[in-house]
Amino acid sequence: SRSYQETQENKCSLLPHDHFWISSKRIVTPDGIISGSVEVKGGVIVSVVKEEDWFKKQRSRVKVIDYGEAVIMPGLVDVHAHLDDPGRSEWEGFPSGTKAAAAGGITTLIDMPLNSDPSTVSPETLKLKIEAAKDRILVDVGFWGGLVPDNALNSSALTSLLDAGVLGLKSFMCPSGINDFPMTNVTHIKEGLSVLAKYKRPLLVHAEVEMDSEIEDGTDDDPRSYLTYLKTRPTSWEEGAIRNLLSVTENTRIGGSAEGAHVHIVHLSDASSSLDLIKEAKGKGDSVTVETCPHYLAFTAEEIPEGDTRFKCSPPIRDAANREKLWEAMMDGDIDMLSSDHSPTKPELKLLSDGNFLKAWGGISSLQFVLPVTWSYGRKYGVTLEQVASWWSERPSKLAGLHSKGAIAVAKHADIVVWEPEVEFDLDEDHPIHFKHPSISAFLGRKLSGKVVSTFVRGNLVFGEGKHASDACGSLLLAS
Ligand SMILES: NC(=O)N[C@H]1NC(=O)NC1=O
Ligand SMILES: [Zn+2]
Ligand SMILES: [Zn+2]
Repeated sequence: SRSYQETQENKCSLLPHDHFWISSKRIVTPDGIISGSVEVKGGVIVSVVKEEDWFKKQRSRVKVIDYGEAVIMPGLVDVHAHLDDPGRSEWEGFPSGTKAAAAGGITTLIDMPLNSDPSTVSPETLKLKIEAAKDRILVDVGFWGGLVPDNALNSSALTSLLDAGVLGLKSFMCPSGINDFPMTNVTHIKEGLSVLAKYKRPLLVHAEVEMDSEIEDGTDDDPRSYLTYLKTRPTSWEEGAIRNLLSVTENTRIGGSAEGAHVHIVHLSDASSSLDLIKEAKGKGDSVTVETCPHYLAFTAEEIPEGDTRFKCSPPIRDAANREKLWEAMMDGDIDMLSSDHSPTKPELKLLSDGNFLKAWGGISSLQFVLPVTWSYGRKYGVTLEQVASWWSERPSKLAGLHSKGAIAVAKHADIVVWEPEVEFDLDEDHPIHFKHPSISAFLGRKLSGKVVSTFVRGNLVFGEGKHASDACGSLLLAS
């Protein structure tokens, strides 16, 4: 009966309340950091009140959780993660991936269309994604579809994929490493943009292009040396791809033939010429944004140990001077946002005992650590909490068209991370890691600052005090 149901535990949440307040001295809102309280009801933020305006009578009526000095911030929106499900769930999978996300303060994750099997390139393959994710996700999950040669020049194929609910498209300008996800050229991209314009959805691009004329293929060099790998993917690969890509983005300007479409360059590593080209295009009014990832902000080529393929990714991690320039670009606002590019595999394919950088799987495992990594490595540059919220929540939600997310503000989903920036921890064997293969993460062994206390997804406390909610009640985010 009704009263019985009301007293039943909500297994989607560690908290048995639908209506409650959370308080702290540091709430990151679009209008600055306030001391006060956030009221959550029915999964939505219904009020945000400064301490001085918060009357006692409100306080006594409902459940209040006082987080003290801990920071209340919008949950992170990771627009770039590979959960490899269905088909390669031994690499990651929706259950472990979203558990790691929740433990890391990520409340929304947009899954990449490749590394699962099959790739998400049609309504049928999107349906397989939806079935694999349903009832198995702890946080909200949306999907990018793939722009590949097969569908790029076939507008009804693209239209049906977009109609099926992908939040936008992703393409590669170089081989992706996945057979059923071939690369696109600028003609494909131009066609894709003209279709995306009607939907006002973005195209995300892996911008590297193979330049076989000048590079060494590394075969004469030691494959266990990181510098050998670095030489195989020089900055000219990024610069060349970005130059080609930006030759078709003028159509995205206001009044252009692809107005409404948007190009987002994923995981920028080269902070020199490639970034200059992006700044120039933005200056001309092209609808373009760019992300980089925590691993490019945390690591340098110089420090990567011989044979340590945990650090292999593409584009590669470059030298310390480049990392410095990436941070400057973050602080100046020239790089718009961050994403994880969590791209795990099964440990065998990292070839850790061989240490062959040329043959190992390229991809970094970081999903659970992106918030403390951003904070820990950014402190010396003076990163603020507001910047972290902008890079990880506000701008990524906007990119993905998720207008109910990305801020602690009235009417937004109650997607919230509560964390303690000052609390340090060692990412050692004793630290609980929830993604599937902790051993391949290059972040292991680091000391980090910034501990996630609680994560709320639409008002459900999905992670708190080291525990996860027992049921996986995240929502699928399909565009309509
Ligand atoms: N296929 C795939 O995930 N590739 C990713 N890995 C990586 O390091 N960069 C990528 O684009
Ligand atoms: Zn990529
Ligand atoms: Zn990726």
